[in-house]
Amino acid sequence: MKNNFLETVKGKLVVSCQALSNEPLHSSFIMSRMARAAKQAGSVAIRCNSVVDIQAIQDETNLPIIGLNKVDYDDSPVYITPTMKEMRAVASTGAEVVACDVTGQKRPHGEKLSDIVTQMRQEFPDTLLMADTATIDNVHEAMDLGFDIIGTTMHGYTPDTEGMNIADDDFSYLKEVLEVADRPVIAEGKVDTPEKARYCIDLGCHAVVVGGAITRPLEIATKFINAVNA
Ligand SMILES: CC(=O)N[C@H](C=O)[C@@H](O)[C@H](O)[C@H](O)COP(=O)(O)O
Repeated sequence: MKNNFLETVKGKLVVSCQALSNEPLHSSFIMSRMARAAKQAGSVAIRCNSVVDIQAIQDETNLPIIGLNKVDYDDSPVYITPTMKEMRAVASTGAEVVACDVTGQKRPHGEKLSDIVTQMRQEFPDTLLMADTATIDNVHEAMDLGFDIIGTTMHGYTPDTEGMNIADDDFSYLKEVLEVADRPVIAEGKVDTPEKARYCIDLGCHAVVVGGAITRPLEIATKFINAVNA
């Protein structure tokens, strides 16, 4: 079966519909309705977390999926699809893309990312792999390991990059990623206005993922409240 994901999302916006157990909208049903709204607006794919949410969103929208599974382990800071177990579970849903952390940090149980990629290629040869990276070193590692898509997802969320924002200095980090990457780059993380999303595409990103600014009402409301209360 040919995976047309990259053709489908070229130059487009992908909406991320995620709510963890500590968030007000935590519910596969609600995420499926968020995804329905995103589809109605024209989103060509959905990024989402957990097997149950992926399945609910597939049933509701039939859109291609970037799937992940966030799990916290005691022995590692890596939480986006950290082990082979979660990779396999996400790929088994039929998600067109499986995204996982590529930040160079130690994975749970000492699992090696290179082994995970090898295993995934054997078990799910049609599934694309997206690297959720934070730094240029991570981008190089992802390319060396053969990831299909480079994401900027973790930029600003690792000890090395804490406090950084993709939009800093006229998107200088993203521009650097685009310079070094020899495969599709998806801009993701803190792209919080339509203008920024459009700029990511204009700079040469293959696609752009927007989450919180569309699907996290607590985050959106807080911005308004803070502005009014300031
Ligand atoms: C760092 C991390 O765990 N990012 C997660 C990855 O899937 C999601 O929580 C984000 O919502 C997603 O990356 C989209 O980003 P933003 O919501 O900023 O548009």
